[in-house]
Amino acid sequence: MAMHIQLYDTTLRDGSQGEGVNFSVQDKLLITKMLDDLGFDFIEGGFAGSNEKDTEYFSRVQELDLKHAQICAFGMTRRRGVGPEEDAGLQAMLSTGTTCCTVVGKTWDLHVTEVLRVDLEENVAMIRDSVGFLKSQGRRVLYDAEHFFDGYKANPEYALETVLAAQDAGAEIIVCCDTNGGTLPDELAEIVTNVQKSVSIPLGIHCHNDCDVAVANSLRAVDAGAVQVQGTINGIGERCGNADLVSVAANLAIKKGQDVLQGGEGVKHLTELSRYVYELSNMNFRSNQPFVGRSAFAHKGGMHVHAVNRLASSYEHIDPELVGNERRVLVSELSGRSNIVAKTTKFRIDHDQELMKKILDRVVELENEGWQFEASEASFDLLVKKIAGTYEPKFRQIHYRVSVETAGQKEPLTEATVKLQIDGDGPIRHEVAEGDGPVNALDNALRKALIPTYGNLAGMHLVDYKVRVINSSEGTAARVRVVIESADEHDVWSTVGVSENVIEASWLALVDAIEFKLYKDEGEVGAPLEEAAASPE
Ligand SMILES: CC(=O)SCCNC(=O)CCNC(=O)[C@H](O)C(C)(C)COP(=O)(O)OP(=O)(O)OC[C@H]1O[C@@H](n2cnc3c(N)ncnc32)[C@H](O)[C@@H]1OP(=O)(O)O
Ligand SMILES: CC(=O)C(=O)O
Repeated sequence: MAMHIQLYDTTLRDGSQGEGVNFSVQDKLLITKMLDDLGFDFIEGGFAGSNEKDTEYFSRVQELDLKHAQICAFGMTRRRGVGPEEDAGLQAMLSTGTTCCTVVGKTWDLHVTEVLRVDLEENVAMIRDSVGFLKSQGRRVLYDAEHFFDGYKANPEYALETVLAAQDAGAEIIVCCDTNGGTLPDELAEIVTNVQKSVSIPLGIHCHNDCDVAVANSLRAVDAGAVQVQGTINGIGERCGNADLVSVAANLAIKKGQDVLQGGEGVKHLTELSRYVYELSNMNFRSNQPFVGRSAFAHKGGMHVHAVNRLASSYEHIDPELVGNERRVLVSELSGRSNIVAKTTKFRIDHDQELMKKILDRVVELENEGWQFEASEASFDLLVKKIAGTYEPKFRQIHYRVSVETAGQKEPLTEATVKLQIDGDGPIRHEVAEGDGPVNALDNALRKALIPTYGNLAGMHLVDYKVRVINSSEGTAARVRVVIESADEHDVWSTVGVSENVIEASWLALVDAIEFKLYKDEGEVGAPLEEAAASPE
């Protein structure tokens, strides 16, 4: 029968010790809610008494109607020479009002004598007193044995003495922490197996990722008998981070058939959870993150796409939907016809070999000139329309001009003029607009000229602008590639432009962005071949 493995999330405490991570109270509450919805067993909300934000969190989290998770207040053993009743840290843990308290204590004799600078007996007393005191106040106590593996390697008798003190004082679990993240899987599994022989309460595991094996270590500890895994979403945390609970949960549920996150129900939402936490922690998504990254099931090589089209499992270790992710096929110079077929299934076009080859040849040719379609799918869609003959320009450029003037102003003044003809033979519009920079000015002028005809462009805006110098084929001058991300209330799309001139590259990407929006709103992206006017690229 599947064994229930408890997932203990410390994103809000250990995760927030990661460089650059700074959650607001509201962020913490939102993450708590989502973790609870997915079925996490424990959520460590913060370090009790450390700062006002954590104090406010512990007060406001009580207002949440949590269905599943226990909130834990984290803190350390009492200070040396102070009774537990007088210890500010233990009092702060009590005043959070949480049912569960997680106490961290020292295991490694080196830390006791050199960092805390107390004698070995006093440290054991600090552990016993702290756990016992919280227990006597009616709290469930989880004990985090800091530096457990380093301590055990240095002095196994003393390490065991410390955790047995916690056990005897009433802790419900001993969590073995690889605090410095320096232990490798075989050694870690062996130690967990040995320690179990001496401890009568369950063991948990808390790994850091300094050797890039925190997830592997957590899985090995479970194999060796640990019943709780502590970690953070996306592995955020101090130094190289903690075990990524996203991968831990997916591996335990899908690969090892263990019962996590409400019988695996929560596992289907791991991608959503991962991106939500990235968003709130203001960090960039890790595209190649296992299971949930945007590239985790992205196929680029032509031979792979050919195989995946026949049998998805030929190049996928699991069905991406099991973790709420999706399969993606990328188009690039490494594509074969299979990539193009897969990418154009949404188009109501004839997928004959000749057309597929024509599209592929053009992609390879353009990528050789510095274009890149794998991250600019809207430009690829327009390219397909052009080659399939279903494209009719929404406007025609007569000319554009951009000027930047500095004389007499604090900030340079940027102005763009565009002259366009709407549709094939529609009115001519000549407009001028200012902007924060050349691209913004061009965008403003384009909108001014186009919105009288295409009112829906008012609902579109630019989200991101990236430019990079590229190495195109030998012998040509340096080129720049501009990728523009645009959005409206429903979608986000990316377009690309390449030129020796950054303004022209931006113009090309802007024009694609606008045309894609217009085609999209008309439901025309991918119009059938037979309905299209023949207008070759
Ligand atoms: C492995 C981990 O992740 S443990 C968690 C680490 N996280 C944090 O430290 C974040 C939150 N920390 C804080 O807000 C502050 O450090 C506080 C409030 C806990 C303590 O602040 P301060 O009192 O100013 O002490 P400071 O941080 O400089 O030093 C830590 C003190 O705790 C003592 N200490 C460290 N670990 C323990 C322990 N397990 N039990 C008892 N005392 C401990 C140290 O000896 C030191 O006291 P000393 O200066 O008297 O020797
Ligand atoms: C408790 C903890 O965060 C650690 O030892 O790494």
